[in-house]
Amino acid sequence: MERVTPLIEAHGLAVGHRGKALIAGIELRLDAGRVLCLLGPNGAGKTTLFRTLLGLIPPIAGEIALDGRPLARLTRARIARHLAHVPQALATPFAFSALDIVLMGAAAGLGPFDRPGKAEAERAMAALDTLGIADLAHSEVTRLSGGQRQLVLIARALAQDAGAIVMDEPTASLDFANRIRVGRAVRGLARAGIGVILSSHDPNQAAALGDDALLMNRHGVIACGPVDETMTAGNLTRLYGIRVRREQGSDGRLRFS
Ligand SMILES: Nc1ncnc2c1ncn2[C@@H]1O[C@H](COP(=O)(O)OP(=O)(O)OP(=O)(O)O)[C@@H](O)[C@H]1O
Repeated sequence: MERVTPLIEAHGLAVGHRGKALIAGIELRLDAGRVLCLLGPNGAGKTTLFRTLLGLIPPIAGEIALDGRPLARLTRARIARHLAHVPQALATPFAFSALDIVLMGAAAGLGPFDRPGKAEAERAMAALDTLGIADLAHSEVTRLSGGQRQLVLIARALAQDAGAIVMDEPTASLDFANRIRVGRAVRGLARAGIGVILSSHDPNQAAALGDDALLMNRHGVIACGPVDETMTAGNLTRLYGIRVRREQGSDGRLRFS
């Protein structure tokens, strides 16, 4: 059988800061159209892992490949073609419009002296449209709600046209309705064939959104694989150090308490 090249693949990966491993032995694979949820307590190293996958900090050990190409040999511009990033929140004091922000994603593949043109503007508008916020294109982002800004950031990542998107706690600080909106947007990206890797502090959300889960704490990786197999009560109890119960509703949904 032909082996499909994963969007992201990591073997024997150790991540950390200043040469000191925070967590080692990470085996990770993200395929097109799948959502991989990273779960772990505060300080487990989720953001550190994301920064490593994005090539912002070097791995302490192990190999990372994006679309089969070793990350270490890719330039920033090449990495941006494979992997887009949605940060926790949009940090800009400037009165950019939503379209300006999304254009930054569409222009990520351009050279340093190229200016975004018609193709980039069309891609940016299409991304806003896909996220259902085309009507916000000319609104100043500083005036948008937290949920709207998060959707703008996801549109920016989409406009970058990368095969995979990394999202660091995309629903942190969002209210219930906006969490649902962002969750639907994530599943929509997966349906469109994009691979998404996101971190969450809510196992219920991870089970609802994820196809796969990676459970990690300061002691190491507890499990990685399909949600149903990895998100067991026992594994979550080990992960968080408190007793966790798992129930499966008649709709098949997993719920944790
Ligand atoms: N630039 C840095 N230099 C040194 N240590 C750092 C740096 N950034 C983070 N750390 C440390 O690495 C550890 C893991 O942090 P990280 O932000 O990756 O965890 P996290 O799982 O994303 O946490 P949270 O769920 O709270 O966001 C923490 O102890 C943190 O203090």
